[in-house]
Parts: sequence; structure tokens; C-alpha cells
Amino acid sequence: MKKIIKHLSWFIQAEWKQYTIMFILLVGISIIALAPAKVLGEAIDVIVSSRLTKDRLYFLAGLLLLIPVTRYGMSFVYNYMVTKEAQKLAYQLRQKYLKHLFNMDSKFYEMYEKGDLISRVTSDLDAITQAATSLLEGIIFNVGLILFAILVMGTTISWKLTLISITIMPIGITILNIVRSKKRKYIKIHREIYADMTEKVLESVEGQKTIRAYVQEENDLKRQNEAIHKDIESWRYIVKYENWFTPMFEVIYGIAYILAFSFGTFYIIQQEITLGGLITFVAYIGQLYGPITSISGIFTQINNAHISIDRFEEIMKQSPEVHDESDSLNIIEFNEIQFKNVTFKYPFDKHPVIKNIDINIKKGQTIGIVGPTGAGKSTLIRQLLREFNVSGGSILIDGKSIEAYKIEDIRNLVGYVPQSHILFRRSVDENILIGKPNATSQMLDKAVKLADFEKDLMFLHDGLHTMVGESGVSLSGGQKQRLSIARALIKDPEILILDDSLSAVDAKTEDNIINHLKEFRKGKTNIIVAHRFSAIHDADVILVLESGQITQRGTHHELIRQEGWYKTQFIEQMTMR
Ligand SMILES: Nc1ncnc2c1ncn2[C@@H]1O[C@H](COP(=O)(O)OP(=O)(O)OP(=O)(O)O)[C@@H](O)[C@H]1O
Repeated sequence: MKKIIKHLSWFIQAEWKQYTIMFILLVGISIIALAPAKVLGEAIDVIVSSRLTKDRLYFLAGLLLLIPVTRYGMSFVYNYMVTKEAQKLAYQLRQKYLKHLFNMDSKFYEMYEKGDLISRVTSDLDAITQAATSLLEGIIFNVGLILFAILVMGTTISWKLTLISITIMPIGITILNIVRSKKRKYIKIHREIYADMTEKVLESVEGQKTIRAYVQEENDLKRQNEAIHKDIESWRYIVKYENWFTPMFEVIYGIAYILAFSFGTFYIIQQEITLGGLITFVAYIGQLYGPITSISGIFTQINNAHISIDRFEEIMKQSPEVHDESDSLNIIEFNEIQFKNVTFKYPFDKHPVIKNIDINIKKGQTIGIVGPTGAGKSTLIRQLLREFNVSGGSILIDGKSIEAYKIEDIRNLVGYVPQSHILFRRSVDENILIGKPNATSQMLDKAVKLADFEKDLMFLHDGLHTMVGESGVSLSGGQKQRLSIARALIKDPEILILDDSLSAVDAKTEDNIINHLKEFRKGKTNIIVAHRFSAIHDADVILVLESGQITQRGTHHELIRQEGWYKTQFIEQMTMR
């Protein structure tokens, strides 16, 4: 409980006024909840002792009517407030979490799976919010009700009878708590299994086209079923404990009733209490059942929330390896980028993917990068996006380490078109404007023209306003590529990186785009990774990357005169034409 309060103290402090009102309401509701039984007991005593008058009857009936109406009013206000606060808390926690995710680097995303990250922001966060709201209600209302009931039972009916009847209850509560603490271990396991199941569902939904194309529905369903089965199994353990022990509590509660009735009857005969008193007393015993089991249930929620807080905090405590320092420098343009003996290894790999890379890129140059598949071309150019820190050597921009500059500024220098295109469920123009949200319509038109996307618009039923389905389902591969290129070009970036981004366009379109780049990106830098040499033919420098190392460098004309991978590939591509 302390953990939840500590974790959410920032929220409670900010919302203290609302929490105070809710606290007062709950105390009021718990007192009112006990009133009907008391009034009923009084009424019975009045009837039994033949003291019932018309006025008294009206008074008692009026009281019995007023009590639920008041309770309804107070509960209404309380429920409204508590729901609002719960939503506010969930919203703020989600915002914090998502903001944190945006700050994380690629290493973090290699460590955690999507499904796991989603389940932490959905089910874990729900468990925290639920506990935070039920904590107040559960503790204040239920504890309040139990204490008031015991006080009324003791002071207005009989302390002796109260002590006899309720002494058995701590045994019941202890049993319930043992069950709940045992469950905690299994709930943690269940959360992990649930995250795994979410990941599998995500993978199937995302890969449904491939699954269908390879007629793998049955195998995929089998995989899903296994995950679902594991999920159910893990629940079974949790429910098992509940089923074994909860009925025991009911038996113990039954004993409390028997004690109340038998001793109560005895005290009536002894004229220590009245019949109305016993009826009120038994009604209170009944009323205690709900709060006692609820309190125990709240401990379950607190248990769940503890696990969820740990899972939530685990993410919030992660700090990105790639981060800004207080003295990070601003940069809006550059003259020279140097790779000096750069080596890079992915965080969880043993061997480096690129090794001893030395490159000089001057502002305004076009650099071509070619090489066999898997040679490390994408890995090399992505070093300019500052996704990871290099493992060895250094990347210098105008003589200073790339790590000395603000990450955002470095990314703003670059317009990156990745191999796989990420399109959002928005219109075509909105997808392009992600590159520069405040771009004018002229800038948009120009980017569309440069990316040679103009001719596609007439095939889209709503032109630039056509909605792009999830992952760009309504566009062809080439259209997706051109849209992504337009998104990068609208930024008019200092460095344009095309990572095999012309692979799905025909030779004529490729030619158009390359010519547009030559014409309109004078003074700006282009880095083009390509498998087709036509795309990098006119580059100022072409780098050949083989097994993570630069094996050749020069212009096209220089390279075709050297023996090596470039010449061999060039001849092969020429003969295939
Ligand atoms: N995130 C990653 N984690 C671990 N290894 C990776 C990761 N991304 C790529 N690799 C590995 O790094 C190597 C180089 O991959 P990279 O994508 O840089 O090559 P490439 O030359 O661009 O290939 P292609 O021409 O096929 O696009 C490959 O062996 C690949 O498996």
C-alpha cells in the first residue's frame, strides 16, 4: 500500500482537494449505510413495546426514505468524482509512459518486445489505476463501516455480544490474506505470459498477409492456441487458491452468525438487550461481510498493483544510452562529416557488423554505397541517425564528435528514407507532412514533384487527400517508396539518405528522381544505398562495403577500371539488362 501511495504521491498531492472531498463523502456514506438497520431495530422495539404513535410512524417511515435518498446523492457525487480522478490518473500515467518511450533509444527497443510494452501500458496501468481508486474506497468506506458498525453494536446494543461475535473474524481475514499472498507469485507469472500472448497476436495481425499467402493459418492458430492455453493455465493456478480458501471464510462467517443469534437470544432472556437490538445487531453482522471480503479483495488489487508498479517502473527507470548532455551543441548545417575507424556492434550481438570505417563526406556531395546483401550498408548509414552510440572509433561533424551535438538537431539534419516504409493511417498529404508539419502547399507540391509521385495522384481516388490504410495497404510498393521519398524531401534536409529506396520503382522513375535530386539539391548532401548501379552512377564517391568493411572507393569510372566486386557486379547488371 505504501508503495502505491509513494508511486502516486505526485498525483494525490496535485488532486488533494478532490481527494479530501471524496474522503468526507466516503465517511458520510459509511455512516449512512448503517442507519437503516438501526432505525429498523428502533421501530421493532417501539412496536413490541406498544409505543407506536402515528407521528412516530411517520417519522420512522420518513427517516427510512430519507436515508437511501441521501446515500444515493452522496454515492452519485462520489462515483462521479472517483471515475473522473481514475481517468485523469490513467491519462497522466499513459502520457508519462509514452513520452518516456519516445525518449528511449534503439537498444531499449531491442530489449523489449512490442507486446510487452503494450501490455505494460494497458493491463498493468489499469491495475495501478484500479488499485489507486479502490484503495480510497476500499480502505475508507470499508474500514469506516466496520469501525462504525462495531462502535454502534458495542455502545448501543452490547459490548459483550459484539466481542463474542467478531472475535472469530480475524481468523477468517488471516486465511483470506494467506491466499492472496500466495496468489501474488502466480499473478507475476501470469502477466509475463499475457505479454507474450499479446506479442503473438500482434505478430499474427501484422503478418496476416504473409500467413495467408503461405497458407500458414493453421500453424499460426496453433501457435496462438499454445499461447492462449498457457495464459489460461497460469490463471488456473491463481483461481485454484481462491477456490480452496474462500469457502472457508464463509464457514467462519456462519459461525459468527450462530454466535450472535445464540448469545443474543440468551441476552434477550437476561433482558440485557431488546429484540430490536438483536435484529439491528444481526443486520450489522450481515453488513460486515461485504466490507471484510472487500478489504481482502483490495489487498489482492494492491498485490496486483505492486507487480504492475514494478513492471511500469522497470520501463520508467530505463535511461537511453544515447542522450543529450546539458552542454550539447546546436547544429543546423555542416561542412564535413568524418567516420574515423568506426566499428559498430548491435547491443546483443557478439561481433561487429561494420569495422574500421573511414569516410569523409563533404557538404554537397553525393555518396553511393553498394555491396552484397547483409554487408552492413544500412547499419553504416544509420549511424548518422544516432540510434546507437558507435562501439569504436568516432564520427566527427565539423571536427566535433557527433555525440557532442543535440540528438534532435542531428536528426533534423537528416531526411531518412528507410527500406521498409512506415505509413500511418492518415491521408497521403498528412503522411508526407510528417516530414515537415508546417510546410506550405507549395512545399508539398514540390516534394511530390521531386519524388515523381505526381503521376500517381491521378490514380488515387481522392488525390493527395486519399486515405492511406494501415501500413499503406491501399498503395503499391513503388507508391509507398515515392511517398516516403516525398516525406524526406519536404524537409529539404542537409543530408538525404535513401536506403535502397528506389528498388520498387521502374528505371524511368528512378532516372527522374535521380535527375530531380541533381537539379534541386545543389549544395546539399545525398547518401544513396542501392543495389542497382544506375542509382549511384553519378555519385561523387561510391563506397563498396563487403562484410562490414570498405573494400573499394572511387567514382563509377574509377571503379569499373579496378578488379573487384564493383566491376564484377556492374558487368553482371549490364548483361542482365
Ligand atoms: N537490429 C539489429 N540487431 C542485430 N543485428 C542486426 C540488426 N540489424 C541488422 N543486423 C545484422 O547486421 C548485418 C548487416 O545488416 P544491414 O541491414 O546493415 O545490411 P545491408 O547491407 O543493408 O543489407 P541489405 O542490402 O540486404 O539491405 C546483417 O547480418 C543483419 O543480420
